[in-house]
Amino acid sequence: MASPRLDLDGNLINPITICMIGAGGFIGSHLCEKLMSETPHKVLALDVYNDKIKHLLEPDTLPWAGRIQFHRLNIKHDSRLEGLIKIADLTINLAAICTPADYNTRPLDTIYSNFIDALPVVKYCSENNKRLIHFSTCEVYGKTIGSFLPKDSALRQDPAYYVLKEDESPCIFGSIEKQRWSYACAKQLIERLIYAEGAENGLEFTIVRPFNWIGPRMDFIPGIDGPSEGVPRVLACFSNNLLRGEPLKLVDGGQSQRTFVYIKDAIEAVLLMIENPARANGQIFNVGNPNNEVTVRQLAEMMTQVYSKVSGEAPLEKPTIDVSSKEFYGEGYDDSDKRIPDMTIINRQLGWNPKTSLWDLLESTLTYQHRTYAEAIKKAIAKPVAS
Ligand SMILES: NC(=O)c1ccc[n+]([C@@H]2O[C@H](COP(=O)([O-])OP(=O)(O)OC[C@H]3O[C@@H](n4cnc5c(N)ncnc54)[C@H](O)[C@@H]3O)[C@@H](O)[C@H]2O)c1
Ligand SMILES: O=C(O)[C@H]1O[C@H](OP(=O)(O)OP(=O)(O)OC[C@H]2O[C@@H](n3ccc(=O)[nH]c3=O)[C@H](O)[C@@H]2O)[C@H](O)[C@@H](O)[C@@H]1O
Repeated sequence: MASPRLDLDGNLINPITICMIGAGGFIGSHLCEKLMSETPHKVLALDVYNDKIKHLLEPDTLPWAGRIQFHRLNIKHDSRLEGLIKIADLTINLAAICTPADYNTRPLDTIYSNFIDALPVVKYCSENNKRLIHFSTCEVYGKTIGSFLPKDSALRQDPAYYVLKEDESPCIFGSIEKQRWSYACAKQLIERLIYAEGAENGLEFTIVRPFNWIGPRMDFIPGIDGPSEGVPRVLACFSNNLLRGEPLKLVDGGQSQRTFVYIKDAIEAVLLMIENPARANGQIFNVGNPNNEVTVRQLAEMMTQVYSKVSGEAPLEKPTIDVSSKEFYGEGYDDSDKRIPDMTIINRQLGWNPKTSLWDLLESTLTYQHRTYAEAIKKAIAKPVAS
């Protein structure tokens, strides 16, 4: 018999039912996998799509058969939502438009998706005394204070000017015509609303701020399992370029900095939040890997090297090209300059730390990309264009 699951304080963990909204996406698919393979919890998986969790749903013979149930629904307009929240112990909301190419080109959809559509979820949780884990973003911090200092200022090297702290850092966005910030602003307002529901009505909540979680099943490869003209997040953009043997496009020179965390490390943190409510309720958590910082240019260089290793193909002589943000994303794009998560709160409350280096996470992710897409891309390239 498997040994009983204990929480961080040594208490027995009872099986619960989780209503997971957006379960069919990148993070949802990994969270469902983890919950099915390592815990006794039940999942009501809500999404418009289920392609990324099909492997968990189809065969009745799987050991977790009966513990995961898919409900195809759009939370914008589906009266089943409240009933599903009511029968669950915990709701996790992952549903969102969260690709930067949409923020300045579809700002209304972005604001509706990240704020308006999340409102009923918060309301139903609050009214029915249900716990909520809501997915926000590190983008709520916006730009660093340091980015406003003169380029040669020594203060730019001082962590006080760039490390992002949940309970101290301000949220610094660009002007309104920089529609890039429509996403961050909508996420910030829903965070404030959830926080206020906690303060005024006693809602038990946890807010997660992911810092560039990456890994297999992230987004789509344009023209293969997503629209040809679609622009996914950087991991899928660069994977697509590598698979097609094209140079990687560096937006505005690729000078922005990011910290990338492996999805499997990050999911460990979410599981700790699920199973340790007393330590997670009322908290906002940065979840990222401060040790994996690179500029986007360095990311492109590393991905080129790793891809060459896993595919056995020699890298291009000129592996990157520069492109302006206006050309790549259109009018209204702007960027976060640097994103280093402060880890004090998640360390103190949950004792969580990321483990996987950037090289290792890229190696396993690009091995997956190559195995999943290389043949399909070859076929697509070989197909004569219809005249
Ligand atoms: N991946 C990251 O590193 C990252 C970083 C910061 C924030 N986040 C946040 O985490 C959450 C999940 O991100 P992801 O990377 O898994 O994105 P994703 O796009 O892969 O997943 C989102 C899922 O939500 C579903 N969805 C959207 N609107 C819906 C609706 N109206 N009704 C039902 N389902 C709907 C989509 O179909 C999709 O499957 C989002 O809230 C995102 O803003 C992710
Ligand atoms: O992942 C996160 O933590 C958050 O940040 C992401 O935003 P961002 O990191 O800007 O999005 P990416 O598409 O991953 O781009 C990263 C950087 O690469 C650049 N980029 C992207 C694609 C490309 O082909 N070339 C390129 O240089 C972008 O301009 C940006 O500077 C998205 O907003 C969300 O998924 C999420 O909330």
